[in-house]
Amino acid sequence: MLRDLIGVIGPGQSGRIRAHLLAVVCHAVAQGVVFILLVPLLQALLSGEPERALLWLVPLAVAAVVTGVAYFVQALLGFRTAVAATGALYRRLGDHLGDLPLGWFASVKLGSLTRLATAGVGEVTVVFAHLLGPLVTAVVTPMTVLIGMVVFDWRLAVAMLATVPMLVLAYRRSTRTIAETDADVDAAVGRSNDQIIEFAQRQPVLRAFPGGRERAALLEKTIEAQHEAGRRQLRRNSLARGLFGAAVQLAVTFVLAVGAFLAVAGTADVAQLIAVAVLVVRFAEPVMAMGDLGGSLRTVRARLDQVREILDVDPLPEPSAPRRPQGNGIEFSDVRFQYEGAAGPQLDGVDLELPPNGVTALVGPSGSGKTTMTRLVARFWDVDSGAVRIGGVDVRDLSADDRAALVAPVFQNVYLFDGTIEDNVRLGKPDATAEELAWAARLARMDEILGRLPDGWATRVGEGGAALSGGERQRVSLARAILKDAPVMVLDEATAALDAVNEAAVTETVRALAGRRTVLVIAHQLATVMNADRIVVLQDGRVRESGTHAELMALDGLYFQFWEERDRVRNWRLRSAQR
Ligand SMILES: Nc1ncnc2c1ncn2[C@@H]1O[C@H](COP(=O)(O)OP(=O)(O)OP(=O)(O)O)[C@@H](O)[C@H]1O
Repeated sequence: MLRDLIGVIGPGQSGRIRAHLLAVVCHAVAQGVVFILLVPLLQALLSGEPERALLWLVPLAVAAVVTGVAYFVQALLGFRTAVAATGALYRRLGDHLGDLPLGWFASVKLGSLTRLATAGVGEVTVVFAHLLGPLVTAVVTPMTVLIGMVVFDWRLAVAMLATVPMLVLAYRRSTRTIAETDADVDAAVGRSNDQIIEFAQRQPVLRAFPGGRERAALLEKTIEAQHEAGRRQLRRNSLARGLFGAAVQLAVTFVLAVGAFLAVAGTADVAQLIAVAVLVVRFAEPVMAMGDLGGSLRTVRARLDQVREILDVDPLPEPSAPRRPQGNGIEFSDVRFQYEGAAGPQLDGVDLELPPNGVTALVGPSGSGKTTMTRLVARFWDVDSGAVRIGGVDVRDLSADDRAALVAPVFQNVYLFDGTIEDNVRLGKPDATAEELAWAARLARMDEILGRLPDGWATRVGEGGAALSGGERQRVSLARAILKDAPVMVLDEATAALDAVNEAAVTETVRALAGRRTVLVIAHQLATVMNADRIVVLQDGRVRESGTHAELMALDGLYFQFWEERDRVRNWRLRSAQR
């Protein structure tokens, strides 16, 4: 387990951990020696030989001082190791999460990840502060006592040894029960966390629909199930610890009975027997502690496995010799891609070439793979076959920094960080000047928002941008992307929440920006689509048509139908409004 711990925390801490382990073992052996030295001391006292007792007092005092010093050193090293290991594990987990494919985060349960990345790390590294010392003591001290016992009375040592299998069995049984119930509680807490987060975040939906009550009842049920798991844990763990305690008492009774038998039979000295009885009781103390520790240790093991599960997720492989992009054209070359667990491919041989600069609009029915295409440009996932290239270079051959610098995305679900509007826009370019900020704000039609809000740039947006309207959030995220000034812009329904006037203005902005940027835009607004330099029609994960608006209309195909349908709906809306 220690090897696994070092494996998870990283080799940087292995020296510190080994030093701690050495101090712990020294303390446990020294404590065992103190217990052993009690035997000749008590024996001398009980036999009325105070001078001999005094003689034994000296080594006993030395051993006691060594035990005390070793205890202090191991405790100090334990806390230091725990603090260093916690920091190292947080860093390792953080770095790893930063390298994972963006798509991985879509499938992970937020509550469970939060619990693991916060409390979970502490539950692993607590080993050094509170568990390793008592655990090693619980094994090494009784072993030292056992070896010492051979010197005083080998028959009692054999009796002690005979109890070991029973103790091991009882220990295994009890820790298995504790681990099972702890795992149940852990799973129940994870489920509650996930549902509480969902319940808090989705209140508007839950309150608006009758099914919301069912979700609330489900949450209540989950919390009740967590309480029940907690109650079961209390009952079963107490029973398991009781069972192990009884086994230890049985072992002590057995050894004392053997000693009493030997004394009655006249083959053991009574004074020695009393001294040995004290030793046996002390032998039992650390063993008893093992019952409690075993359960905690299994919990650590479970948490360790969960941390390792995350660390085992492969980050997207980074190229050993990254290549620099030559320009900002985008190319999809026979791209096939399927989400994990999906029944069929979402992109099924997409071939598409977008020359540098200009606006390309992706259109197609819902679920045809438009968003998936934009995400592959940002390398959320790697393609199953084929390649996505920017500036002639496969996105897999670009360094992470180059890739990040190349693409400015605005995705459907805009997320703003809890901070001010300025903090959020500055993410696009942290060292932007006031003029650059004002430029981006003007192009994203954000200046109107800033003029309206009393705190302007310093307005706090709330968690996820909850204090702003959908259209305001979209314009802040657009300004962020514009400020980044990247050669490729990917806009996935980035103007869907804007009113007609702002939408038209932003469409104009996008057109202007496309003079020296390649813009890939998914939009349902006719004006945006119509004015694009080229339009690509996607259906069932394949490119069906591509060309300008005029060319595609002349084709009388899918795009024509799409247009007709839109026109019909628009006219219908206009007529409804006139009535
Ligand atoms: N993370 C995911 N895991 C599994 N399947 C997914 C995932 N994301 C999308 N899909 C599926 O992939 C298909 C393509 O989705 P995509 O979002 O690319 O479509 P779209 O054309 O952008 O649709 P829309 O216009 O409705 O946004 C859909 O059938 C969708 O259900």
